[in-house]
Amino acid sequence: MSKPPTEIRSDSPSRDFLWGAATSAYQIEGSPLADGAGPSIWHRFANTPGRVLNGDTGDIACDHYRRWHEDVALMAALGVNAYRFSVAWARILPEGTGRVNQAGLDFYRCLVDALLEQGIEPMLTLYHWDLPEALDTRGGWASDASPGWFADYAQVLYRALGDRVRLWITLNEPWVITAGGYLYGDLAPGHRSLHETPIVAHNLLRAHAAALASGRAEGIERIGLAVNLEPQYPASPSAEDIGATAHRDAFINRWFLDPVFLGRYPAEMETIFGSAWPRHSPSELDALRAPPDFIGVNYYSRSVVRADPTEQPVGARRVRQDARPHTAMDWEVYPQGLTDILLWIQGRYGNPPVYITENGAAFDDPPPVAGRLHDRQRVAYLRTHLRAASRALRRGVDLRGYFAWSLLDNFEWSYGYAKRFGLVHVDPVDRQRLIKDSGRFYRDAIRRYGRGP
Ligand SMILES: CO[C@H](O)c1c[n+]2c([nH]1)[C@H](O)[C@@H](O)[C@H](O)[C@H]2CO
Repeated sequence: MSKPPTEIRSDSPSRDFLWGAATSAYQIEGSPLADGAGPSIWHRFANTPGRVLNGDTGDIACDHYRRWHEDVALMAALGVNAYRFSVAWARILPEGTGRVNQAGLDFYRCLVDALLEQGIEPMLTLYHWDLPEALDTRGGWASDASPGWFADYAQVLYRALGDRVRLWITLNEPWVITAGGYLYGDLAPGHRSLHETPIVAHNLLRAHAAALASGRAEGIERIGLAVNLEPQYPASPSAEDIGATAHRDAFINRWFLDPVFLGRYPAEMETIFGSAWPRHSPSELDALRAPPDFIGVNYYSRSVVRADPTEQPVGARRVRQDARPHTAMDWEVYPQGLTDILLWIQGRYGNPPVYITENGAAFDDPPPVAGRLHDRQRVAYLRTHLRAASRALRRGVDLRGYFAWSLLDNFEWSYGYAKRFGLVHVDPVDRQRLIKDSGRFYRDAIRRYGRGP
């Protein structure tokens, strides 16, 4: 068995460092229309021919909706003390607003109670990309009404689970929601509109602020925002590459964090979007200032950036680092980027509390043999990234926890089931679970370094 991460600081910041695993509703639950649930945009998108590799859908996924008690037992076996999951909005409000589906609330309440019985802290993500289809029909995130829809939905959950759930996240990766769903079109709802994109981003920021205010009114004290962060490094010291790197850094890393923490958009956004960038009044910008109680950092890789006018709208492209290892997603394995991005947050936003809410890798795992699955590359990825997190901790980053992505091999959006990130293997036929070597490594790391990596 591989060695766990490096030695732990003697003065780890807190006994309640969270060692978790993360998932999302549409990727693992299956049964998307069970017990009164309404369809989501991902139910429609995945069942639209040509949208998802191999025609895969989340109709069954990991069958977690029916096997959730088994998965809680798996988490206990792994020794995690936290679990990040998302709620399917359309299970709670089948039409997106109005009528509450009690069976949907009951499902998540049973899950949360089972987690708490095992001493596992639930971290609930309100929105992980699966907007109710009924709201997309009314304009979706491009609608000016969308922040109100989201705040009302959040309030239903705060009131139903606020006495049990202490850690909340409003949105998972507003950048991916915006760029994937409205600019590049590879994610639901599959739009490709330069003009719609900044409007959606602005509404997501308004929605985050509205859900934060709604949570405060309900006495919820720890509400975060999860963002995908990808440190950008210039391919050369040329002015063109340095400028292109700054633009890509604004586009990916600062577009959403600057408004919530600083009450302003990065200056580069107007250059990137040109005439498609809306005019925002000072009061509209100030209304976006809604600093979360913690930042959820989803880190996977970095980018080395070269100027490229043909790559619009940013005018920059990622340069593949052929000499370095890459995952099955063709993402460079670069642990130092995690340290760098955590230190960047510390310096730019005043050292806010941070959880690494996603970190992991897809590899073409070998098949299980004799009840074992030797995913050596994933073990190495976890070990080097836990060390990278430890380096940030030792430099004073207020890191409160680490959530591996993902608990289970699951539905990887437009890649379907072709890309596997799990600590636990899920058989594609009978969905039997098998803890991989990476799950065993993670369990050993938690046992040995429970107070922090
Ligand atoms: C560019 O990577 C993003 O940060 C990112 C990677 N991932 C994510 N966001 C999503 O939050 C998950 O639902 C994905 O399953 C996961 C793996 O692809």
